[in-house]
Amino acid sequence: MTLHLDSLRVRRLGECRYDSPFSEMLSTKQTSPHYVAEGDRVLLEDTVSMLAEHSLPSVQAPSFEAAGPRRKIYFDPARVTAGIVTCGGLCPGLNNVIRGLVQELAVHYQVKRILGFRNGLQGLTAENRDTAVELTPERVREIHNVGGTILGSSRGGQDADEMVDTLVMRGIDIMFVIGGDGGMRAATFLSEAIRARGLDIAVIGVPKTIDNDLPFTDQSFGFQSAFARATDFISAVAVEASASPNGVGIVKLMGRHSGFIASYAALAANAADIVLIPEVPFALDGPDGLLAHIENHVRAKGFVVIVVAEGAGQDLFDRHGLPQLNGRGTDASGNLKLGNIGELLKESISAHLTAAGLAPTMRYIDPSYAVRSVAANAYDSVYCLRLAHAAVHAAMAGRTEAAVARWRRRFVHVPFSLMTSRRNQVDPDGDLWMSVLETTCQPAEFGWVPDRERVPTGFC
Ligand SMILES: Nc1ncnc2c1ncn2[C@@H]1O[C@H](COP(=O)(O)OP(=O)(O)OP(=O)(O)O)[C@@H](O)[C@H]1O
Ligand SMILES: O=P(O)(O)OC[C@H]1O[C@](O)(CO)[C@@H](O)[C@@H]1O
Ligand SMILES: [Mg+2]
Repeated sequence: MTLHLDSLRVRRLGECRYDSPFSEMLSTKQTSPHYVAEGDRVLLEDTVSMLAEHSLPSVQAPSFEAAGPRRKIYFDPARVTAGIVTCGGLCPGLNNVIRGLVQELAVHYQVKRILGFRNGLQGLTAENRDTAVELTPERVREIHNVGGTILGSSRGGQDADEMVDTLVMRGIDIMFVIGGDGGMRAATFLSEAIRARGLDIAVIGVPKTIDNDLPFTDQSFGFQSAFARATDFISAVAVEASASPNGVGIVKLMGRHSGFIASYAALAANAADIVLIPEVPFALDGPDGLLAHIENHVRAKGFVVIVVAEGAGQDLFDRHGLPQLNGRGTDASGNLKLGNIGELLKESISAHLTAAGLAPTMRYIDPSYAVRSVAANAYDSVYCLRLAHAAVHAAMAGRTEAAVARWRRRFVHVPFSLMTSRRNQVDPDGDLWMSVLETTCQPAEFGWVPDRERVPTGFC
């Protein structure tokens, strides 16, 4: 996926004429390893070979606009009303982002009115637009200590024009959308309707999801807190399985299409013998299949610990006509409903080991929402606060149709068109998966899988 400089540029509402409250502080700042000066940019690529592929001078190489305060801003802060909405699945840090946005807007930019729309994008419909709540530094003072989102969240489609009507009726000049891939698509949808009506409303996204399935960001906020919590369940099941004859410990973790939580939690717990993720198909049967490997492992070690992402092995349901343990169809946002791979593994492994004369002791944990409902840990708390600051600076400077993200440790602006262009997935040929294979000592593939779809490599 070759990207060009123009596809990384961010739309601006217009010329910045107002002095920023940061103008004096910024007046002497130069680019350094720890700061990107206004007007400088952050390279997309970070290896000599990747950069050389463009055979372009660095100023023409694809690069992101750096995030951060500007000397001049587009909006007059005294006349700005800002809106905030959180959408999609819960994620540690949502309240931290809300708190950071409110504090930066109210304290540093002296923005007088900030509205929180309730329960995701449905809070922008005609039916719910009057349920928006006023947000102040006092109201959000302590919310970062609790998981979830004080605004509520939801899934499900909304009419773009109806949402824009709400923004107009509530006098919103800047809209912050905190959401995942769906939320970023919704923000794009909203921006297109705003642009079609020639309105001067900035839309800035803060990418969110525990799955870490968003591209062009090092990691999505909340991901570290989520996989840290998931680690506890892997350790618990390892204790149980290792203390039982022919113990089989299985933990099913969230991760609809991307196996980052399973991979990182398994590496952190350092107790898994097998990790299964959506990106690497596997066969159950056959001499090199998963079941044969588990049998050999139990015979040799006495127990086995398996970490499986909920989106792994979905082809098994389709390919082998296996029962759809919790059916198909989609959720309200159009996300595919998954077959329950945890239950399928539990039943298949139990039957196989019993037939092999190894009466198993099964220990199965599906922590599901326990992983994403925790408060943000210290790392994510800082990350969320800094993303919020970047989002406010971007919006006040009239940037729109872009998300804030951290790319190779620098905070940058990523156009929605890129943020929604692809899914971030574990690259089976990448160094993260190599670490998983080195840690578990599992084979690179379990059995022969027909037409294995390779995860698109290139930019996440
Ligand atoms: N293609 C789209 N166009 C417009 N709106 C969308 C689109 N996809 C999703 N949305 C809306 O965005 C909101 C959030 O989407 P979704 O429920 O998929 O969660 P998400 O933002 O992807 O977060 P997560 O992946 O963490 O659950 C929903 O209200 C949904 O209707
Ligand atoms: O919140 P719901 O609708 O139960 O969806 C759960 C999904 O949301 C996520 O937490 C984030 O997309 C996924 O990991 C999980 O599959
Ligand atoms: Mg999503």
